[in-house]
Amino acid sequence: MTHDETPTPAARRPRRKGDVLHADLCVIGAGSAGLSLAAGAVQMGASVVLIEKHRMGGDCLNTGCVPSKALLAAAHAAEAARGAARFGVDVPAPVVDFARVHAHVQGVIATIAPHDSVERFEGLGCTVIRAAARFTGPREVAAGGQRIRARRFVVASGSSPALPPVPGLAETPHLTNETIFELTERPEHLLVLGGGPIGIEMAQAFRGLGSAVTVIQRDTILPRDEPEAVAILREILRGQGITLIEGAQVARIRPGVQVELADGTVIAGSHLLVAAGRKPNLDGLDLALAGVEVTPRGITVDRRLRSTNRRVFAAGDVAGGPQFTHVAGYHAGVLIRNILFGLPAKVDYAALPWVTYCDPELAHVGLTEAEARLASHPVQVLLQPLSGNDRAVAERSDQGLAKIILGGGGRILGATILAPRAGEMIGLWGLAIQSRMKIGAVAQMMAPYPTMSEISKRAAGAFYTPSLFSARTRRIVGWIQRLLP
Ligand SMILES: Cc1cc2nc3c(=O)[nH]c(=O)nc-3n(C[C@H](O)[C@H](O)[C@H](O)COP(=O)(O)OP(=O)(O)OC[C@H]3O[C@@H](n4cnc5c(N)ncnc54)[C@H](O)[C@@H]3O)c2cc1C
Ligand SMILES: NC(=O)c1ccc[n+]([C@@H]2O[C@H](COP(=O)([O-])OP(=O)(O)OC[C@H]3O[C@@H](n4cnc5c(N)ncnc54)[C@H](O)[C@@H]3O)[C@@H](O)[C@H]2O)c1
Repeated sequence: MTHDETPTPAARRPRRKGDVLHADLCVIGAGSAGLSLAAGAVQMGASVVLIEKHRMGGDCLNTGCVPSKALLAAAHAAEAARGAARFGVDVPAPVVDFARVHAHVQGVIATIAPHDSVERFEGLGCTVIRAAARFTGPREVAAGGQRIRARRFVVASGSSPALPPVPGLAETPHLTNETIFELTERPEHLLVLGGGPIGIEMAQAFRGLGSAVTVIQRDTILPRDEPEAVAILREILRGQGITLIEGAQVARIRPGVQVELADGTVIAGSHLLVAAGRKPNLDGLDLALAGVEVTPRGITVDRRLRSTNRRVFAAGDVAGGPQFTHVAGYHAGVLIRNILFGLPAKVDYAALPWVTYCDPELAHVGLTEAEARLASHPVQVLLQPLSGNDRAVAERSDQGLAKIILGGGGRILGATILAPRAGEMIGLWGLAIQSRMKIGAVAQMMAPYPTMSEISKRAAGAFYTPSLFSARTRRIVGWIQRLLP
């Protein structure tokens, strides 16, 4: 993740009094949330101590967003070569050199790493401590032999892969997002336990790179997304040769990487990836000593991200809400207003976007249809298939859709787009929701032709189709035409 930067000629540094370091702000964890907050706070004049026990950059840089998107890029390149014949272009079957793919992924991490480095944050004016932090009381943290007292503390300690309570799993060698990007040899047959965003992205990545892949999912894949979009994506994934087992009850994991289902079916593979959800990183922080309450989801916070100790806040995955890097960055902004300026800023997820970066991408913002109905909104749904989009047809990538959720009076509540690079198109709908726009604004927008983003305008236009092409409109146009000279 990159962080905005202005030169800081005279940053206020934490001061040492005796054996205690005093600062305005102490941030625990140098991942997406902690780094965004520390960079912003120090450049706005706060003295900041930043504590990281493992790798600067946290999950996103080292074991999450960055390596997963780099791996997907390699897989998409191989898939593009395989699919070139549909344009009349014959290329030999791609040969995947997995060791070089691994080097590419690590190279991408290394390119971005300086942005998140100790040197950069010390240069900005933070005091960076490389050690595990723990609370020793309501107003003090200890790390690496240092005692730190700060006006405010922010816990941004992230999350880790959760191991579901499946017999035999803990004893069987398995991969998680913390180890899968270290593979230098391609798995022959990857079994993926969990069909959420990690499971589906990794399934497509490894399938594209030539592995056999089986996804074993408890309910339906990507259960948080719109079912119409998931239905199309499901067929695309199957068409690429990925085996999807949904509604699976895993009974046990047997040695030799075998997954046994409750109905007795045994699925054998060469490697097992566990992508079955996350648990908050709370161990060792001694939060109880600070009077900070937690649940299995994370630190208990109010909408200002304040914990049960008014001086201690939480940000990012550990705050128990949505777990995305852009949410971590958003939390940093909310905390800057609360902590630096004393403003009562609150989180609002009404325009929260997320994207699953398979090909085609599945992008969503705001409410799903089910969520809108649950919230008792008067719901209207607009559906537009990608097959009606000229650019998608020209590129032979026309499997997808736009689904728009409207409330009363055409107010935009949510949007889903399944299309190549849909993640680049969803921002329009996020802005519309945030600005409380009505559907007419998008319908009237001029969209360049031929772009896939025209699907948004077409979907919005569908709102007016029934009244625009009605018998009433035809009658009115008839009268006007008779009256006109
Ligand atoms: C495979 C994968 C792919 C993902 N892809 C995307 C994506 O495409 N887009 C997206 O938006 N999100 C994605 N995510 C989610 C995203 O990575 C997380 O939401 C984000 O990294 C959370 O940031 P964070 O700062 O809360 O935690 P982290 O990045 O995990 O950082 C927490 C840091 O705190 C440190 N720490 C923990 N305890 C202590 C302690 N006691 N003392 C000192 N330091 C401590 C940890 O070492 C760590 O460095 C992905 C996640 C995974 C696993
Ligand atoms: N593109 C992105 O933005 C992106 C990509 C990857 C991860 N992430 C973030 O990381 C988080 C974690 O991702 P995830 O995919 O691990 O978690 P998840 O909770 O979203 O999905 C895990 C899935 O595993 C299933 N599962 C759990 N136990 C199981 C079992 N015993 N057998 C079969 N299935 C089981 C669950 O039903 C669930 O649907 C996401 O929620 C997301 O916030 C984001």
